[in-house]
Amino acid sequence: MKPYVLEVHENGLAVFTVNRPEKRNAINYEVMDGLGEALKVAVEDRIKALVITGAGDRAFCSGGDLSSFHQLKTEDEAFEMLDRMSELLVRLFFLPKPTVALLNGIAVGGGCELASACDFRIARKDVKAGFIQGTLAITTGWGGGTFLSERLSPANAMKMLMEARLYSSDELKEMGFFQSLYTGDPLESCQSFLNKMLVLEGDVLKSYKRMFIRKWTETRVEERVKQEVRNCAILWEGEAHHKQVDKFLKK
Ligand SMILES: CC[C@H](C(=O)O)C(=O)SCCNC(=O)CCNC(=O)[C@H](O)C(C)(C)COP(=O)(O)OP(=O)(O)OC[C@H]1O[C@@H](n2cnc3c(N)ncnc32)[C@H](O)[C@@H]1OP(=O)(O)O
Repeated sequence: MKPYVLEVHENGLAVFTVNRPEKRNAINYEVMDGLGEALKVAVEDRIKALVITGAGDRAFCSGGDLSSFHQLKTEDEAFEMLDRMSELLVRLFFLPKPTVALLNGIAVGGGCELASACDFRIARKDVKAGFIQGTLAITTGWGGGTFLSERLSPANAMKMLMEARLYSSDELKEMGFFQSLYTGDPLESCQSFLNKMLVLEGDVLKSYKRMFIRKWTETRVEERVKQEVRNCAILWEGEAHHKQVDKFLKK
């Protein structure tokens, strides 16, 4: 089974699905390669918006694949992986057209970082999400902390990062992390969320997105992400992190 699926719909919607439901859609290097391919397609004129989602109904994404990445021990080994994914998420963040994270299930850790790289987050009504990196004695390492600080108020962004816990969909909607909650078919719900935008000319949407891209360029988002990746890599090397990961893998 391919670890990701990319579909391009006639209405200009590109949908990238992390396809590892048996691992709660954990992200490994193959999924990273797929995201890179999706981003190349997403810049084509025929694409009006990019949707990121997960396979199945249990998880949107459970973050980095601990069974692959727990072998990374040193700061430099960690930095290489973290930097590779953060560069993909920076490309997603700066994509000059609307992007949507369609949360079909739980999002934890890097899964929340992936969701934060998108302009909008729409979630099934019962979905929980949380930046649980802190419970693994690390911080966000794919740029998600920086992206989050551009999505929420500073207080709510800091709260989500520092509490490192799961929140309910109602809490997440109230904090402004989720823009819309759905109960029916995920893609239909996503389509109806986007419909009001997609009837406009693509150039209008691009022009509005470029307004935000200008702000994020002026506030040096890319540089802040690099620093975030380095900070995470430093903590990654610590004994406390490796102990927590081993605990999960031995459960
Ligand atoms: C910079 C990003 C950063 C990094 O890259 O390290 C992170 O993303 S840190 C956060 C890493 N992610 C986690 O710590 C989440 C770990 N997973 C869970 O807490 C749970 O699986 C949960 C809440 C996502 C879902 O719980 P549920 O009870 O529904 O499922 P199971 O726990 O029974 O898991 C089913 C199956 O999937 C495997 N699995 C789940 N998450 C991961 C993961 N992140 N990496 C690797 N494998 C994962 C789990 O081991 C089970 O496999 P099985 O072979 O069936 O035992």
